[in-house]
Order: sequence, then structure tokens, then C-alpha cells
Amino acid sequence: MGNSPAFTATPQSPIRVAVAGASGYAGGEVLRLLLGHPAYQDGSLVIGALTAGGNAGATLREFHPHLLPLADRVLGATDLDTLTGHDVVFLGLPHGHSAVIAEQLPDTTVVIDCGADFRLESSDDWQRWYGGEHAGTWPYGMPELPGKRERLVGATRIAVPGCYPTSASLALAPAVAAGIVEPKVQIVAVSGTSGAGKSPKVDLLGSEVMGSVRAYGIGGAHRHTPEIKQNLSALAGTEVSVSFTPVLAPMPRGILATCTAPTTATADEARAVYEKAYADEPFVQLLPEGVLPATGSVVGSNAVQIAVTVDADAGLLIVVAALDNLTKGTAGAAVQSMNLALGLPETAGLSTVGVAP
Ligand SMILES: NC(=O)C1=CN([C@@H]2O[C@H](COP(=O)(O)OP(=O)(O)OC[C@H]3O[C@@H](n4cnc5c(N)ncnc54)[C@H](OP(=O)(O)O)[C@@H]3O)[C@@H](O)[C@H]2O)C=CC1
Ligand SMILES: CC(=O)N[C@@H](CCC(=O)OP(=O)(O)O)C(=O)O
Repeated sequence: MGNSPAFTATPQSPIRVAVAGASGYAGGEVLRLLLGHPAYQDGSLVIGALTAGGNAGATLREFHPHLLPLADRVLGATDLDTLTGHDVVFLGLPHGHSAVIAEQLPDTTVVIDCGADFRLESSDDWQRWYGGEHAGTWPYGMPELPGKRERLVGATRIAVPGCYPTSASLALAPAVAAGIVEPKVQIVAVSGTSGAGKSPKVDLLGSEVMGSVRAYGIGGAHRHTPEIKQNLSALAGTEVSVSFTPVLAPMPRGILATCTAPTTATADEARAVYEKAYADEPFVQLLPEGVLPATGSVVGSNAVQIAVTVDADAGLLIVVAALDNLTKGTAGAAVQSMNLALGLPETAGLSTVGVAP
């Protein structure tokens, strides 16, 4: 895992990219972004094998009719035979399936895992929240956190963060790192249904989801809690207490996270901390005072919109963050990480302009 990219992308010697789990939401979004990537468009990146699990043998059209240039591609099996010979392999597989694939691929192949398998640093945390043997820890694909970007340049193994942890970590990182809040944060995050993946689940049927918003995984039960805690504690230099409540909303994409923490800072002081932290971040949009983030403003974009203020009467910092769970929350972060790993411009192929209304 050095820090000088080993690849040169040219149409004469293109980067070959495979996507495992291409029939799923994360894999499909990776492909959507790759199709719009300048390296794909000039021929210096080619899309090779696309794979699935039980749906191997079907065409991509059956799952992602919007990906027209690839619609007739037949999905292969998710195995070494199919994935070998690529320079970059994206894994959009259920938790627990990445390690067995990754360990068979050469160290020189850039493997970018959208799942959780390599995000956590603590094996105890892995066992408690996911169960089974901890596969390891890879460089974490959230370049906006201090020290992470450098580790992604030239990396050949990358763990893409979870969607909720991306919203909560980017919302709270500046305040926690600057020490303007007590190390005790609360997060209530509303997510669209694509966050749950596409495998059929009765409680995700349209008739169950439409016209209703419901909390789930309350009381510190959601598996993203340790990932958020890991990110914030590293910045605070002390253990940060994290209370996380996820909420399911009847929309296909998006996360809106409302994050609070005790503070004695003023709203102006808090804002100054955020302005400084995110001044040079291409995908973090600190909104002008009085403007609030909305999931509808970031659909399909790799942007995270953030508003920060202080409720002085309550003594609380309030940060609201919006992102698209499939873009910045998964596939956008994966492509952003690929760009860094390969030495391409970090923003290549990634829009900061959402689709609205
Ligand atoms: N959706 C989201 O917002 C986010 C997802 N992620 C992570 O990305 C990964 C994929 O999630 P998502 O796309 O939503 O899930 P989906 O259920 O939509 O897709 C899962 C994919 O994995 C394939 N698959 C399932 N089981 C196996 C298996 N045993 N062997 C090989 N392939 C298999 C499926 O193929 P088949 O069609 O054949 O079943 C499908 O292509 C997960 O780890 C998830 O946690 C991360 C952040 C956000
Ligand atoms: C709405 C919804 O169900 N969301 C998922 C989170 C999806 C995600 O990003 O998490 P992983 O990558 O860690 O699986 C959940 O709460 O389990």
C-alpha cells in the first residue's frame, strides 16, 4: 500500500475495471459513474467483467436498464476466474463476501470494497457487530477526514465507508477535531430505501414503506455505530460517545443526518471551524447561513451539503448533512477513492450538482 500510483491510464494501455455485485444498487451506481468518467470516455479505462451471485448468467439490462451502453453484458460468476486480469475490482457484495475474493487477487490489483468487511479497526468491534472472523482493516475511503487522503494515494486495498457513517462523520468531524463539542454526540439520520439493498424484504415493499416514516435499530443497536465512533474518537483523541438512530423514509435515495453535541461555542465560532476545515474540499458544500441541506438537492451527486449552527438556549451544536447514499454514501466515494489510488484527478467523473426537484 504505497503512495505512488502504479497505473498510467492511456487508450493504448487502458485500465481494466471489474465490478462484482453489478446487479445490485452499489454495483449499478459504480457503473453509472464509470460510464460518465472522462477516462472511460477517452478509452483509457475500460469496463471488463461484471458479476453477480444467483443472478449470474442474466444480462445487466434486467437490473439496470438505465445503464444502456452495458445493457447486453452477461453477468459472470463472482469468482477468481472472472475477476482476474483486471487492474481495479469494485466489490458491491453483501458483508462477509469480500475477503475471500480479495485474498485471491494479486496485491497489485486495486480492490475497492463497498461493504463493511475492512472498515473497522477493532476485531472486537467486528465480532460484536457483524460476527465471525475479522478480515482486517484497509485504508478508509473518506479522504475528507484528516490523514485519510494521503493513505488512499497509491493504495491497492480500500474500504468504502458506510452511508450513515459518511453523513455523520463529515457532519461532526470539524467540531470534534477542534474540540468545540463535548465528546458525546447524537445522530438521527433519515435514509431512503435503496440503503437497504435490492434483495426482497417484506418490510421494504412499496405498500409498507410509502406514506410512512419509521425509526429502526434504536437504542444503539445499529451496526454503523462503531464505525461512526471509530472515526470521531480518532479525531477527538478520546472515546466519543455516539447515540445513533436511523430512520427509514419513503424515498429511493438520500440521507439527511441531524447531529447534535453539547457546546459552549457560538454559532459564528462553530461556523468558522467548519469553513476552515472544508475550505478546500471539493465535495463538501458548507451552505450559506439560512440555507438548509435537503436530500433532493444532492441526488446523483457526490456532494455532501452541510449546515451548522448553535442552539444557544439548549447549549447544543446542530449540524445537518445531506448526501445521496448511493453516490457519496457508496459508489461516489468508491470512484473518488479509485481516482486517488490511480493518480487520476480526485473529482474525475463525479458531479457536485444534484437533480432537483
Ligand atoms: N445501498 C447502499 O446505500 C449502500 C450499500 N453499501 C454496501 O455495498 C454492498 C452492496 O450493497 P447493495 O448494492 O445495496 O446490495 P444489493 O442487495 O442491491 O446487491 C448485492 C449484490 O451482491 C450480489 N450477491 C449477493 N450474494 C452474493 C453471493 N453469495 N456471491 C456473490 N454475489 C452475491 C448480488 O447478486 P444477485 O443479484 O445475483 O443476488 C448483487 O449483485 C453491501 O456490502 C452494502 O453494505 C454500502 C454503502 C451504502
Ligand atoms: C435504509 C437501510 O436499511 N440502510 C442500511 C445501511 C446501508 C449501508 O450503507 O450500510 P452498509 O454498507 O454498512 O451495509 C441499514 O440500515 O442497514
